This record gives sequence, structure tokens and C-alpha cells, in this order.
Amino acid sequence: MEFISRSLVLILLYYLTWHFASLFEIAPLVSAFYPAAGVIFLFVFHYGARYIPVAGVAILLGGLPFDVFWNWSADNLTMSLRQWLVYSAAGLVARHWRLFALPIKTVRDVSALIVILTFTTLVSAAIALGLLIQFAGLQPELYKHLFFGFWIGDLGGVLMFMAAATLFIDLYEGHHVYHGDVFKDRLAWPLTLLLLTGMSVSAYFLVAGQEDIINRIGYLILLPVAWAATVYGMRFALLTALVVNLFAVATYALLDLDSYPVLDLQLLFAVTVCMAMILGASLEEREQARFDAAHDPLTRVMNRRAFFDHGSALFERARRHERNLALLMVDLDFFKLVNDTWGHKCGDQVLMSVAECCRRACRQTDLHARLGGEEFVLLLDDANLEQAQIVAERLRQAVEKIIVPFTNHTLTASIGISLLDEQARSLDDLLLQADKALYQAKADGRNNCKVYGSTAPTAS
Ligand SMILES: Nc1nc2c(ncn2[C@@H]2O[C@H](COP(=O)(O)OP(=O)(O)OP(=O)(O)O)[C@@H](O)[C@H]2O)c(=O)[nH]1
Repeated sequence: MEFISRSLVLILLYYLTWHFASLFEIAPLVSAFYPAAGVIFLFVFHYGARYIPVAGVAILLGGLPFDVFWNWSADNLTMSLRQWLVYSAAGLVARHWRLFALPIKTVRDVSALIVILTFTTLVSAAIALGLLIQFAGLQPELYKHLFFGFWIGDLGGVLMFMAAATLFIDLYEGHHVYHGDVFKDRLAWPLTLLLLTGMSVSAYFLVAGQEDIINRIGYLILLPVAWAATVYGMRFALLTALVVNLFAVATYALLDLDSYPVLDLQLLFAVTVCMAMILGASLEEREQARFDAAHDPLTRVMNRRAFFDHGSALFERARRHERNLALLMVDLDFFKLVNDTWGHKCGDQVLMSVAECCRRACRQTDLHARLGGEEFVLLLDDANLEQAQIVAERLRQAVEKIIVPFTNHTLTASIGISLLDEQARSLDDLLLQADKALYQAKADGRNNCKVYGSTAPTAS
């Protein structure tokens, strides 16, 4: 299954990159071949030789129909074969010698990849030039033209390849390489979409009448779709596909461009939608997996591991900036009775209600988590003793109001409080102190809040 889905992505990415890069075609066909070949390199590099035949299929399906199918020539075929062999071999060599460390995690890693690809591209361009001189008797006056054609074309191509590399890495390695502040704001989606489609549409008008250029610019619509798929997931990508395709069709109708091959437009639409579904679905799966790894499946609040990850960072920040920090350890009283009397399902419902109470008791900057069983924890950022006691008391009262489903029974909770001071050197210390306070609260008859180091109950 993985092989099939990866193969599909290889073919679609190849198609996307090939057509997108062909927009920047300076030396005919060459600049489009290289970035697309980069996709082959990446797949072979990451997943091995079994993707070499798939790459052949990608070339046939993705590259040929657009230019070569309509304009078949032996040169084009040789070029396809060459990129297939050179990049498959380069991918295998890079894989074998582990030319750069995996997994690719940062923008710097991607840059390293691009440098290697640029290098490979230039070397293969030089080899191609050498072969042409040696075997095809290339005239010296064409050297410069060809080399610059290769060079400039390839450079543009490699830059375009960045887009494919980003999609690829995002898709399979699960790292959001280019996720930064730019993408934080969801508003970025409609704005960027507007900008990209606006640019494409103005471009159509600017080059009205030059069919060849219009055909190429038409492929720009693939970019926002693939981008939306990787950054925002399937729903946004499908929406983007719909919007940009509607724009494209409307523009073609407005400009009366009936000579534009209908087949191409349909194919483009099919590819954008497939791309959106595959990339977007994968992103959503990954986000789901990430969520599942950090959350308790029953209550959907943070789990123990995620609490320690985020909590330790919060603890260190508070200690460094000498800010207050309070920890509340919450444990239900006689919860076993609920399970034993009304069943486990009923107990589960109660736990969900308690999690909700914890969520409501917190600020956005605080953390709340289920440590396990009927034990919850709250880490209150910038809260002093008085504030922590208020939150704990509010929480205790909220738990008191929970009614065990289908009964008229209520339950109570005991809460231990600890505060960041010189004694607490780590989050573990803080937890230990809150646990001791909780033990005190239980010993004192339950349904009350106790502060570590103080003997008087804060409320009951
Ligand atoms: N329904 C349900 N029960 C759970 C879950 N995890 C742990 N428990 C139950 O929580 C109960 C914990 O019981 P104890 O540790 O004896 O504590 P208690 O009965 O609350 O008594 P005190 O804490 O001393 O007041 C046990 O019956 C566990 O089976 C869960 O996910 N769902």
C-alpha cells in the first residue's frame, strides 16, 4: 500500500514539477527536465531502487504527453532516458554513500539537498555537453549557447525543484520545513490564494494572444493547490483546486481561447484534485498521528508524556525569568466506587467531565493533562499561591457539581498544590511536592485542597 501511494505521489510530483518548471524554460525542455528529475533522485535516494521503474512510468505519464507527445522527437526521448538514468544512479549513489544525513529536518538540510542537486545538475550538464561534442560533433559556436542554456535553465529548474522537495519532505518525513510565522495565521491561506490567482489571471491578460505562453502559465494553478494541500490539508486544497480551476476556466472563456487543448485543462484539473487529496490526506493523517501521540484517547487532554515535554519547558522558562508557577495535582475521591457500582463506561464519562472542568479552570497559557487513571494535573503559568488556591478551589467546586450519569450521585476531588521555589529544581520535584500535598488532602478527609509545606487546608 505504501509503495502504491508513494508511487502515485512520485508520478504526481513529477508531473507537477515538470510542468511548473517548464514555465521557466530557457533552453527548450532541459530546464523542465532537471527539476522533475530531482523528484526521481529524491525517491530513489530515500526509498531505494524499486522506485526506478516507477520513475520511468512517471516520465511517460508526466513528462511526455505535454510537449513530447504532441511533438515527438528522438532528442526528447534521449533526454528523458538520460535524466532517468542519471538521476536514478545519482539517487542510488547518494543513498549508498549516505551523502547527507537523514532525516531532513530543517531548512538547512533542504539547502544542502539543493546544493547537491545543483552540483549533480551542473555535472550532468557538463557530461551531456561533453557527449554532444564527442559523439554528435557539436560546433564550438554552440558550446556557449548550450552551456548557458543548461546552466541558466538548470539553475531556474533547481529553484523550482525546491517546491517539489518541500512538498515531498513535508509529506513523508513529517517535518514542516517551511512552516514558520508565515503560515501561523490561517488568514494566510485566502490571502495567498488571492495573490497567486490574481497573478496568474493578470499574466493571462498580459500575454493574451500568445497561446504558447498562455498554455504554460496555465500550469501555475498547480502551485497554490499543492501548497494548500501540504500546509492546510485536504479540505483547503480541494477548495483551492476548485477556486483556481474556476478562475482558469473563466479566464479562458473571457479571452475566448478555444484553441487551448480541452484535454489538457481536464487533465490539469484531475491532477490538481488528486494532488490535493493525496498530499492533504497525508497531512491530515500525520496531524492526527501527532495529536494521538500527545493526547489521552479518552479525555482528549494532553497525556503524561506531552505534559512532561511542554511542562518542563514552561518550568525552565518560569525559573529563568523568576516568574511564579503553580502545579495542581487533582485526584478523584473514591473513584473506584463509581466504577464498581455503575460500571467502567460510567466511570469514563465522569473522567471526561473532570477533564472538561480542568480545561475550564485553566488559562490558554496554562497546561492541563491526565497523568493516568483518575489523576489530572494543571500547571499554572505566572500564578502565585493565592491565584493557585483560587483555581484549585474553583476546580474542586466544579467537580462537586458533576453528576454520575444516570444517577443522582455526585463525586469529589482532592487537590495538592505546589509552587515553584528554591526547593523545586525540576518539574519532577514540583510534581512530587504536589503529590505529598495531595496525600495530606486525602488524609484530611478528602474533598479539599492542600498546599505543600503548609498544614492548614485552603478550603473544604
Ligand atoms: N472508568 C475508568 N476507570 C479508570 C480508568 N483508569 C483508572 N481507572 C480506575 O480508577 C480507580 C482508581 O482507584 P483508586 O486508586 O483505588 O482510588 P480511589 O477509589 O479514587 O480512592 P482515593 O483516591 O483513595 O480517594 C480504579 O478503579 C481504576 O480502575 C479509566 O480510564 N476509566
